[in-house]
Amino acid sequence: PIKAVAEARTVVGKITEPTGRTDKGLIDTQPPRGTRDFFPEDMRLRNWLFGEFAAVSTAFGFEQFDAPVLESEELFVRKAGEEITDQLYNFEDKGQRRVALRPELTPSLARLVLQRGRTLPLPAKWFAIGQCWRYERMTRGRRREHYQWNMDIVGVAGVEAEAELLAAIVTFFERVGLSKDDVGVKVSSRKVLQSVLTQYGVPPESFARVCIIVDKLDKLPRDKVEEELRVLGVPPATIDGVLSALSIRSLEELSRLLGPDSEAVADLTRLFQLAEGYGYKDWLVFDPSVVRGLAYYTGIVFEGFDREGKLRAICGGGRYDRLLGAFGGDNAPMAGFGFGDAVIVELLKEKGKLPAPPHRVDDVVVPLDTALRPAASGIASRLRRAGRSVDLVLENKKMKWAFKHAEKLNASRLVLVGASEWERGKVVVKDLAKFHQEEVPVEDLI
Ligand SMILES: CC(=O)Nc1cnc2ccccc2c1
Repeated sequence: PIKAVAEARTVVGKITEPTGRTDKGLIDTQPPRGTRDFFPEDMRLRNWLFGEFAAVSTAFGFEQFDAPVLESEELFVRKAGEEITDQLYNFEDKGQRRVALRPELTPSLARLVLQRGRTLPLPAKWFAIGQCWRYERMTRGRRREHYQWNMDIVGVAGVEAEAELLAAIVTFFERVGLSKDDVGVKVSSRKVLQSVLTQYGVPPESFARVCIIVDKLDKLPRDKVEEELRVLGVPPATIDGVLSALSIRSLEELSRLLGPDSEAVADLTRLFQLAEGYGYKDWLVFDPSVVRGLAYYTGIVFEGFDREGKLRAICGGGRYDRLLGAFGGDNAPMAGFGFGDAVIVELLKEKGKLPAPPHRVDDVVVPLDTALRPAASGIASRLRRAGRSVDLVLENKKMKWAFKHAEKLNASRLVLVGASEWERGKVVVKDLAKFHQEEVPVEDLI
């Protein structure tokens, strides 16, 4: 209701003045279009989610990195018609520099790897959790920012890297209470499309653009996709060949289409074999229609999905062995994934598995009269030094109020600093879980 009132107020007090204030002089209290505020209750959920991300990355021995949200625009300028670069949140700064709010984390990772060059011990296993931006005409009312968890492995050419990344994704799903009946991961390789396009004589230069268009198959009607491919110069016969390859649903069938010595078949066969070893093979679905919408993928690609098919991709990733070269550096094999903070929350909500972490403290400390406030502050410091979270009541309150306050804070204990006990070097400790109290000598208090 509070939020509704706040929103109502901004609606009622429509921002009419050029000063951006309502007619009552109140500033617009809503966040900028397409962005979110995180009130404490939202922040507790976000901290829980990011804590799960970080716990998985740590369990896999990855190191955390970060980079500025603001990057040079050139990091993201690619000519493959991707949505993510079409919607770049870019601008010219006051130094006439072309800059952009990062739409993804991978190019920044590549920049840091290039910055370290040969001094970077390989393989490098890095993770990040960072805010990413896009600029959409508000016609679509979609969000303009989200937080993304990324895990990347630099320096491993074999699909062992992708198998490890998929294991991390499955580990996350299990940790948050999702099973292979709730979600799965579609897996394919861009080498499938590459082989088919080569068979039909499509030049390699068009490859990335074809992938970006084919990726739209689950968002656009088929004739629109065919139209975009035709515009790109892909003849109808080729389109039919591509689309029939994407409808394959088994590696046996794929092997028949691409031949026994196809790299795509070898990679995928090996990947499923490794998945068996990890024990998550049943979470995987081979699906050659998965190409992902980022131009730089070169091999295995994958995306997490909800088995009910109600939501957009939960996460996505793959191999991208040529990104460092695209930035003018020496190539190194790279593979990674991005995992956004929006779809997973929608899914957990739907499954009734979204936690609602409560605000709580260990102790509430109350001086029972103002003369004892310095003593109470000392008690609070002592408890805090011992690692307890303490809410020190800062105004002069009666016992009854303190009790209710401690209950609201889900406190474990209420520590009362009263004159008679204090004279004997003691405080009263009420255990709020077990409904008993005792007088405790200050030196024994933790
Ligand atoms: C569901 C959702 O919030 N998606 C979202 C929101 N903001 C973004 C910003 C940049 C790139 C991708 C983005 C994706």
